[in-house]
Amino acid sequence: MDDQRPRRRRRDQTLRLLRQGYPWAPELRDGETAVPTRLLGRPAVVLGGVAGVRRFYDDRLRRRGAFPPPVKLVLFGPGAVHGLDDAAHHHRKALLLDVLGAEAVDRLGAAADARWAERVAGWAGRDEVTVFDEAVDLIASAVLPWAGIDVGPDEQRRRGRQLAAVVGGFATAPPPWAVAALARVRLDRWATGLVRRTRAGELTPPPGSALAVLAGGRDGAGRLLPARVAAVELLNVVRPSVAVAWFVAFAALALVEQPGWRARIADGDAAAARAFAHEVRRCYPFVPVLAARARRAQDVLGQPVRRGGLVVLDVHGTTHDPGAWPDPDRFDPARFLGPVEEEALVPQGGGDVRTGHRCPGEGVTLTLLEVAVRRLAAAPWTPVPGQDLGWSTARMPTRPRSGVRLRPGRA
Ligand code: HEM
Repeated sequence: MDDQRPRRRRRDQTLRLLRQGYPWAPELRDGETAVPTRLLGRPAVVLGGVAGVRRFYDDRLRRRGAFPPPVKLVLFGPGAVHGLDDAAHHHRKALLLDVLGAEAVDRLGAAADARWAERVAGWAGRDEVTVFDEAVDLIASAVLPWAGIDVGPDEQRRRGRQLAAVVGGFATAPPPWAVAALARVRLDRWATGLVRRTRAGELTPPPGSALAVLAGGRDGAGRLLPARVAAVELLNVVRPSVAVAWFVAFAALALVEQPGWRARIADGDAAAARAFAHEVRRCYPFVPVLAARARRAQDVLGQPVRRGGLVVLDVHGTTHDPGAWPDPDRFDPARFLGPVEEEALVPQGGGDVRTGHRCPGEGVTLTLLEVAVRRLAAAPWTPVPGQDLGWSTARMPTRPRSGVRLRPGRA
């Protein structure tokens, strides 16, 4: 390590994180498990690797007050499960897990598969298609009815694009940030209306659907959740489902770059399709870091942290940790044809999904991604020449700039 590094680490890193994006935490850690630094003007510790993941998901840390306002208010929404702790968290999380059981995930996968089949058939008469845009519209058209939200195709498209605007703009500078914030306001109003109308008996979503379960959702004391909070959680199911379009765009890029895997998946190799989906989630960046706060003063893997001090998990660095993932920047689905270091596979968080904050949507994500990969691999297309397939490591979340443009009809 160079002599200047400890001094550089001690400087406030907020601007560097915003400017550098995904490489920030791995560069700061330089392979170490726990490093002290400063963020948002205060001391912080950045953790990574399997030991870092274990410590981050330990009960000595809490989530209340951990997220900066753009994340809390624009992405997750006020009062969301992401910022709850202890009994309040367990209770809310159980509601969400009720909606996301294996049978429900299979139903969503089947609906998305049928939409891809129709969509790909419709490409025949078109000069070109952009995979990212197709995926946003398609996922919205599958996920909204599945969630019990009965609206026509135009509204599905409009809501899908609003949901995508929130995901794409929440962590940026204006103007995308303003577009995201405005979309958030509109979505909150809409979803709160859906919850209120369900409670009033004007809407009758299917039992077990997200709208039915969350509109009837109660807190630990048996009180109905405020309509706005139930609406926030409804959006916390449909918004990240639309966010899978970011991974679908990367999957299309990987299919362009890996014709061997494309052929294998097109031939019906189910294990290859699953492994490909896993590797897309591991290899391509989405969530850069996660944040928590110390419940009381404590030692975090050798670093002293004050009560309320910030502890950050380097998600991107952990999914690219050479100890767990040899040649980590290489896209290689074959890693997932054998056993992997599960604890280092944290694109959607780590620890226990029921008791901790791990994402309850991993089944939905993998299923939506796998369905898309299978349909895209089997469809006849060539990439449009000359497009910009690069992506920025500073933009969060990022994706191929062109959205991946394909010319249908030629294999
Ligand atoms: C692009 C795909 C997705 C990514 C990258 C992603 C990533 C994450 C991450 C990193 C967390 C935080 C884990 C933590 O705080 O420890 C999280 C939490 C969460 N995700 Fe996802 N997710 C995705 C898709 C989904 C889907 C499809 C759903 C629902 C259908 C979903 C619902 C949630 C919820 C409700 C939480 C909060 C859990 C809690 O605080 O206990 N996510 N996600």
